[in-house]
Amino acid sequence: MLSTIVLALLVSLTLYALKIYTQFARNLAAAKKSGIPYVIIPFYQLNRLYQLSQLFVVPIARKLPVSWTEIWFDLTLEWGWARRYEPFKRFGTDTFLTVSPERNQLYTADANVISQITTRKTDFPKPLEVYESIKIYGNNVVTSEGQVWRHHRKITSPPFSEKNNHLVWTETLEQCQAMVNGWFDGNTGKTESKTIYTLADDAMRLSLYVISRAGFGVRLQWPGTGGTHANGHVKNEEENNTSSVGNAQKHTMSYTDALGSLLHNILWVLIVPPFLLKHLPFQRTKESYTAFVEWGKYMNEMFQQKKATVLKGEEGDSMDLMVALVKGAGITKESSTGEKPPAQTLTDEEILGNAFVFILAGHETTANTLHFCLALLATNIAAQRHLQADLDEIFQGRPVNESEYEEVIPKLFASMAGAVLNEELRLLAPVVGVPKSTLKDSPQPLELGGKTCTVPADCYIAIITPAVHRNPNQWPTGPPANPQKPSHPLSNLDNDLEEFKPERWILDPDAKHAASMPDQEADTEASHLGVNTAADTSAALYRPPKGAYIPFSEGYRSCIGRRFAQVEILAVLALIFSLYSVELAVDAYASDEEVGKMNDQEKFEVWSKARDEVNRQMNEDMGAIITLQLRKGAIGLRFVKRGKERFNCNAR
Ligand code: HEM
Repeated sequence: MLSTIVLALLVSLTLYALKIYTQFARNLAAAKKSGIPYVIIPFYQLNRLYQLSQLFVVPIARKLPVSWTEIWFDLTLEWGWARRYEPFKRFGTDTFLTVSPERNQLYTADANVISQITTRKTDFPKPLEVYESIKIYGNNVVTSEGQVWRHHRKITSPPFSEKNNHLVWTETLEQCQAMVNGWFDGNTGKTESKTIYTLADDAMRLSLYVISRAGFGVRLQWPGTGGTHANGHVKNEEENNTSSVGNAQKHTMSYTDALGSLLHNILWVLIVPPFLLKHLPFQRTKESYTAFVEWGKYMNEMFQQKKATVLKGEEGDSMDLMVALVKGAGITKESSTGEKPPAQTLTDEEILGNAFVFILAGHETTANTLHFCLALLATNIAAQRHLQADLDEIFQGRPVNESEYEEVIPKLFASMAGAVLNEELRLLAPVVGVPKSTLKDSPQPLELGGKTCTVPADCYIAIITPAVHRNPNQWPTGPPANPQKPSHPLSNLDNDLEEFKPERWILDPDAKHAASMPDQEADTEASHLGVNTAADTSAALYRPPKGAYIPFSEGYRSCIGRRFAQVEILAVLALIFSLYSVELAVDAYASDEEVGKMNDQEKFEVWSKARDEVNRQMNEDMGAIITLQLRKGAIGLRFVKRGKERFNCNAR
């Protein structure tokens, strides 16, 4: 009996080994034939077991001879962020394949290759298996491909109009003012805020509130303003700001709490299926499940509300995302009057799925960009002064919220504000690996360094954003600021692409009045789908080669919320820096009293310690959970009225 079991085990193991070997041999043959440089690694990076085993496999493997493991250690999880351009530099190529028994992968930091991949949308589709978990409420624009994607994208694109961007601008200014008031404890006469350690959360709140208003017509009030509930009071625009979304009786959580908790626990919700989440005995999972159910209910109520409004033909010129989804699904006043209403072209689940994915895709990305813009500006006082000088020229002493959106927004895009935004997104693009693929049985030609190569069939492709944004073959470079003390151990040794230098975008410092928006190319099919195929940056600023600057990705599957996010961030920069400066908190090194007695040199010394710590945090404590963010700790910042700065260390 025992010998039969042993024999069966041996046979199974042999068959499994044979299968692995055959797959590996097939993948290796395809890589050899491709003409693309390749390296062999033991695991397919997206294999769940491999990902889970990182914790114990990697420490054991580190005991093996370095020559055996060197290459694949360089390519462990999140290497694109951790190692940036260095693996490409060491392999001597900007595009390479990894060969493993499960699947071949192509990594690239080559602008020309990125351009080919992002423009040939049917040759290089999205690998939909990566987005499976985002379907929790229903299929949507992110989780679909081909004709289905076109349908979703066409329906969801109308709200991303200049008219709505105007609303993004006004709502951001209002919420941002409330956020700043909170930092000053409501006393705007104060010259200096307390040290703020909540910036990451504040930025999350701000971006959520702006999406709620501009995306769904739901107005949320900042805690502590206007006698509202601590967690934000929900008002529905269409009902004249008087009623709440949903009926509070039916809910166990407020709308804000449900959304906040859902996003806070998003990894649980995405990884664990709802039926399991419901029954797990942990507090965190219970809360995640309740938030998942509650937010779904709120969205469903909002959907029913908007549907009723649209069916009565009472939506006016409102075109928020939910109205767009209702109308796009074929629900109109006319459709309700016919004898047999036409079938909905989006199911109720798909409508909810899209509502969810817009919040998911739009809130964390924008929030982190805001957070890091402020932190980076605190480390570069000269850039901050330049920004303030540009804002003074643009606003000419008028309060930002009393200025004309249409007049100031192109100027902001073309000024140091646009440069700060571009530079932050170059250094800390929230999406660190843009996924693409080739289909089974569909190898694809690719022009690589002047010769035609072949990307193997069924290949997973990752465009490594941190690497292409630091690729010295694509960007003008200068020498590193301090080679003895690089701001990143691998990436700041022989050029300055690791440094936050918004000035690199300024072509002509005297041309700052040149008002220029990032333009929209006349590509009718693309613009029909809300796809902006033009450069991300204003023509008055430096424009990198196509494919070299991709914080919003490129081509048909690029970010639909690009302009929305840009307008929001520019509004925050304009409002804050026209009145305030941001400073690094030095509380860990000296008290306010001690700083008050310091001379310039002594101040420089404590400030430099704080700057080094922020640099460390922004390298070592960052990681990409869904998007790139600070995984632990907080960056301490202070806001002071302009003219009352304590530190002017590197201002000149
Ligand atoms: C700084 C802010 C933002 C950044 C850096 C960013 C970046 C990106 C990137 C890189 C992609 C492509 C992802 C991929 O191919 O896997 C993407 C797609 C998308 N983004 Fe954004 N995003 C931002 C803000 C927003 C906002 C504010 C919204 C909506 C309100 C939004 C909605 C979307 C949607 C719906 C897609 C999927 C588009 C499609 O597949 O057709 N994003 N974004």
